[in-house]
Amino acid sequence: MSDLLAWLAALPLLGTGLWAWRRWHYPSFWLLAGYPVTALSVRASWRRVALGCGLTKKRQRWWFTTVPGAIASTGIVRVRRRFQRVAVDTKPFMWLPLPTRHGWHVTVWTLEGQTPSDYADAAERLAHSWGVHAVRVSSPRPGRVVLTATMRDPLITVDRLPSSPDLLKVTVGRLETGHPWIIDFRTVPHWLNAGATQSGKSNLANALLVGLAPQPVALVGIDLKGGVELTPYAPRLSALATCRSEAGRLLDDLVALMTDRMGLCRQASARDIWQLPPAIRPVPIVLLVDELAELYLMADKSEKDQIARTSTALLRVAQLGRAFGIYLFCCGQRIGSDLGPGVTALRAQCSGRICHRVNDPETATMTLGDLDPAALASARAIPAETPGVAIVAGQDGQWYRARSFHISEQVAEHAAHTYAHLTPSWEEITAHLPEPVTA
Ligand SMILES: Nc1ncnc2c1ncn2[C@@H]1O[C@H](COP(=O)(O)OP(=O)(O)OP(=O)(O)O)[C@@H](O)[C@H]1O
Repeated sequence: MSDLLAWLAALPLLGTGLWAWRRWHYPSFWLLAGYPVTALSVRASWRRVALGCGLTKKRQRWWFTTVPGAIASTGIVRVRRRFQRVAVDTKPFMWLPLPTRHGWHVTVWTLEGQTPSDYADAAERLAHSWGVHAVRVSSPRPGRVVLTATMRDPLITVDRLPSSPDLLKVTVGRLETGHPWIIDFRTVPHWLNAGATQSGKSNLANALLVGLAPQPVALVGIDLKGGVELTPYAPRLSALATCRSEAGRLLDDLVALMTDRMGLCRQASARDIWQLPPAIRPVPIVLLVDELAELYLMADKSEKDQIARTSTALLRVAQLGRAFGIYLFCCGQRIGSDLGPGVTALRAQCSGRICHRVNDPETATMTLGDLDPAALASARAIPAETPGVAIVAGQDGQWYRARSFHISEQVAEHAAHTYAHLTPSWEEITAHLPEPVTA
């Protein structure tokens, strides 16, 4: 009796200890206490969960019973003989769940006739059945799907921006998997960054600027919000266009630079500037475009030619820029086909896609359209309370939920001033062009 009382007295202590452990060092708590219990309960509940989520298949089995009216998994089966063929719900075979930083993942062998999309369709039901934040489905090879569960949303808070030592590669945030969210211009040269107002587009551009500012790159900007977004970063910008005519001149310069770099590469028998000897390699250029739609909006017919010129120049930069070290990062609230064929053609050249919370389904479709339809649904479900959360097309062809590090304008402005001495002047960059034009 006294033993029982001692145990009862120890229970609150144990509970408090576990609570404190979970609070102060969640990774070790999860690995040593949370994960083993979760793995066992996931394995134990798999038959019920698979049945409830419609992932089982009926199979004929010989069923042995000594009791008439025995219970098979499908319900009550009246049994007249001891052996009988009955239809039994078969669950897909599941390996042991393995821990990840924010949850667990498990490989499941699909049943005949099943495809990964059957599991993707059931992902939300699986998440609710297991009481986890989300379940994502991937398929490493035919016949296998990997279910990745995140216990709680890892994007509620994301830590600080790490430094980005690799050229043209910036860690701008964190993916829902816990991995860094990296924008690497040398792998994916051109990006579309879409989102409604206050969704976190500028914050992401700030993170990019802070990451690129210490690197030997030229940053140039087109800010058709009259320059209000990018002017504070002017010390680290080699050129800034704040109206459409300036944008036109800047894009003409970029096209001329591209042609010049083409000649340089041809002479050196190089396929791109990265094959040139470092001594003659021209500086890479990243063009930030804020409010892309403004480049395409026409108030009256007199602007038609100017828009056509700008749009063609931007498209040429997108088509040929990668090899000649010119990269694009285009932000916009609306990237719809109603803006004209120029936007649709530009979109096709931008393989980097980021979709923050959007108001109109068309922008989500334009930004993520050729990805999984589940990505569209996920983009439209981003709540307004979590600015900076976006759907990102990864370099592995998958899509992820991600959140950028919070970078205020002040931090980005500070970085622009700190690294102002690294800014190559536009005159210097364009000096050897036939007719240098300053933006
Ligand atoms: N990753 C983030 N974490 C926390 N807060 C964020 C994050 N991203 C953005 N915010 C906050 O959300 C608000 C809106 O962000 P931001 O200005 O980047 O949106 P936007 O899409 O550029 O809006 P607009 O189109 O109106 O300029 C800001 O107050 C910003 O501080």
